[in-house]
Amino acid sequence: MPGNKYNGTPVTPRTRLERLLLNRELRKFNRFFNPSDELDDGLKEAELFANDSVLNKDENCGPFNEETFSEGVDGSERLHKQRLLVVANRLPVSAVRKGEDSWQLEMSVGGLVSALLGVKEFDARWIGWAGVNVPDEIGQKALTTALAEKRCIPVFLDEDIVHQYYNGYCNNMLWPLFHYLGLPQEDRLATTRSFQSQFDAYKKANQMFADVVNKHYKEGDVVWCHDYHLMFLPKCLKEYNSKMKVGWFLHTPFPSSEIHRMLPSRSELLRSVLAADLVGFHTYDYARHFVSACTRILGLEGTPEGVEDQGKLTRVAAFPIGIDSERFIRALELPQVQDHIKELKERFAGRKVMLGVDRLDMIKGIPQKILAFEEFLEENPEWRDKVVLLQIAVPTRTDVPEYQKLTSQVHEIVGRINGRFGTLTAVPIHHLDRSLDFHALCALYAVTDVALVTSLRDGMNLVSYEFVACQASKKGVLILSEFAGAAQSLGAGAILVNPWNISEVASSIGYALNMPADEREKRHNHNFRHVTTHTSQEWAATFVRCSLELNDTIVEAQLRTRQVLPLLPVNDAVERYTQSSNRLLILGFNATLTEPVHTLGRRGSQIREMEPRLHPQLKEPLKKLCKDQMTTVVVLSGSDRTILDENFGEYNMWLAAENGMFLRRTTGKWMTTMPENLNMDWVDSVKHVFEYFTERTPRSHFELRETSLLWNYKYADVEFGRLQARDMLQHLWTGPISNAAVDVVQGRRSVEVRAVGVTKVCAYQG
Ligand SMILES: O=P(O)(O)OC[C@H]1O[C@H](O[C@H]2O[C@H](CO)[C@@H](O)[C@H](O)[C@H]2O)[C@H](O)[C@@H](O)[C@@H]1O
Ligand SMILES: O=c1ccn([C@@H]2O[C@H](COP(=O)(O)OP(=O)(O)O)[C@@H](O)[C@H]2O)c(=O)[nH]1
Repeated sequence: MPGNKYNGTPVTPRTRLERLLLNRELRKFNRFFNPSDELDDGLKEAELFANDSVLNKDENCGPFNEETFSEGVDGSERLHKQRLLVVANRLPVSAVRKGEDSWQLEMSVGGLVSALLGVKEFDARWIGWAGVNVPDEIGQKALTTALAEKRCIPVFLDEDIVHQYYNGYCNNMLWPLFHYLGLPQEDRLATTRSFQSQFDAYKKANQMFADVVNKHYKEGDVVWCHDYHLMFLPKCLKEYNSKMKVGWFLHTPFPSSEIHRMLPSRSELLRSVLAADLVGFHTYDYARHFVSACTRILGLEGTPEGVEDQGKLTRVAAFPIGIDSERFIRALELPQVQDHIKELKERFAGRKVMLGVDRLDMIKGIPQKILAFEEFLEENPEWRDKVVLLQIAVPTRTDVPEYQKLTSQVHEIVGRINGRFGTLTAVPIHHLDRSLDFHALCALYAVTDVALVTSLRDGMNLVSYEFVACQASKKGVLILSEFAGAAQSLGAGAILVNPWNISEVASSIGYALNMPADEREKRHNHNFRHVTTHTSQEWAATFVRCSLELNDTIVEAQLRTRQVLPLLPVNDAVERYTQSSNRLLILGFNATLTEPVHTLGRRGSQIREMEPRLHPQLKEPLKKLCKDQMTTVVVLSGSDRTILDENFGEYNMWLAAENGMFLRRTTGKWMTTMPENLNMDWVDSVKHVFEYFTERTPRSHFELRETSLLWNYKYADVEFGRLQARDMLQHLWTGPISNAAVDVVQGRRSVEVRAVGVTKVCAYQG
């Protein structure tokens, strides 16, 4: 059974460090949050803290909320609501087996779950893994029934798949890579070796999700796939039904294409995601990285709307997530939360409270945070007994070795610092290896003076939003990593820090603790406004509405205005071809009969290798065509005579080089159709410009033809190539060709300068 988290119960056994920290104050603190702890000396206190992580009808929140998920007596409630299938690796509940056919469901709260809790606008069902291995049929049936009441549908993954797909490919490979941590340090080779079997398991698991979705799908449903666990899902779903409306949203960062290209499965993953109609990210930067990976790795066209592949447009946009802020604000009024608050205030009277709430994950920068706090204490001895750092570190993915290592590392650092700065009555850091229930968490947020979020990378980070939502009265300060997605939205109110710079974080702690009330208020108000207006409801509604609005007519119209050539109506063409006894076939060469361009291809940068070459698979069919007495084949190309000679010399056909300025039957000699007075005085100066840009644009080249010059950057970095092309055009217009009789044609990945009248249109007309 894979490591679990956020389920309200301690997951790891008591550690050496915790034993060391058993001074009086810590005991009290632990007891506060962990009523069932063996250290507890009375039940009374425990009773104060009803644990809402076990599903409870009275807890009016999330998927379990009557309004959102229950059918209603006659189902009428939901008649007008859009059906939505949310598909995520993890269900919002984890299941704990209580008997052969009985299950207890516990809320599995993570960022994704929290965000979707408040989504009430849709008739939603959630499809995912219940976090438990259920090998037997009785158990599976009983769990399916129990989950159905919560409008959840399970995908049963066996232990081996979970190990390879979830622990392996998802959490040991994609997760660190997407967060710029590279592949796991110690066993890079082993990781690389196990890649293929893990990737196979990943695809298999995604197919299993697709099977379940397909079983429950009804026409008109929107299927919303979540996260890096399910990058293969959009493709599987579209293979089932190309009309299915499929959205995919990534909760983590999408890294720079330079990172993504390290993945052996880089292209397959991108192509699978592109099968979706709409692809969403938390921030514009992540969306931009994704589009750029598609252009650089797949050689596709990035547009302001998304990514285009042969006339099919996948929309790509930023949809920053939010929280159900009202739920937090309302919770603060509850008597049990007020009691928590009161008790916490008493416990930490006379000390400023600093708070960290994170899964115990490498990306959260917990060691960096604690070291910064140590430096602050070191440099500010007057604060040592006046401030306390409460760090909630929720165990997560405990089966993955990197996470186990991190746990011991953090314990060691905390132990050292508490040993160094602790007194008989107080320790500076309270570190809890467990999750808190919702009410305890709200109380903690409310009493905090300074929240410290030091993620090394984080898709968004909802903890920072939740803290702000609970601070209406205290107006505490948020110190926030500039590498969290939240920095883009809460940056103006928070103190932004680089978590790798421990001294900067330490001095920010000092700044935050000493901040005057009016500055705190201003900063808080800014963030509070954002958090209360950009909610999870709005996030989900916008994404789903956007998926619904994507209709093919609009996309087609947009593509037409961008002059995307329509695809050949193959059936019609074949029919006419077979009916006719005298056929003329005029074929283009470049991008028609040539091998596809692999932007990151291995073709090297030798000019010779950049020359267009007939696709090997087309050689035989072309030969057959040319032998057919009833068919005349012409290759009409911008390329020069030598290139056409090299590629088509052996076929029986017509060649038209340089846009038709030269013509020959392959059995005969070249003739020219070139106008006599064609002015070519401009060539030298244009050549000079082309040379300049070729030298400065790696893997670009130019072709010097008799009637034109072509600068080609199809093998270069597309974005850089485009920038260079723009620059080049400016150069040309203001310089060498400003008065010349030339046409300048900007191609998809080229710039061509040719004498006026040298066009394929003229060739056709001639
Ligand atoms: O399901 P787990 O493996 O236990 O992990 C919990 C979740 O972690 C990640 O959360 C992300 O989503 C948050 C909401 O969008 C975002 O604020 C945060 O920055 C991300 O780290 C993961 O992406 C989820 O799929 C997991 O369920
Ligand atoms: O003891 C805890 C600690 C955290 N959380 C919740 O876990 C989520 C963490 O989300 P975040 O986006 O900050 O990071 P993630 O863990 O998803 O990477 C937040 O909604 C927290 O309220 C919780 O319910 N109990």
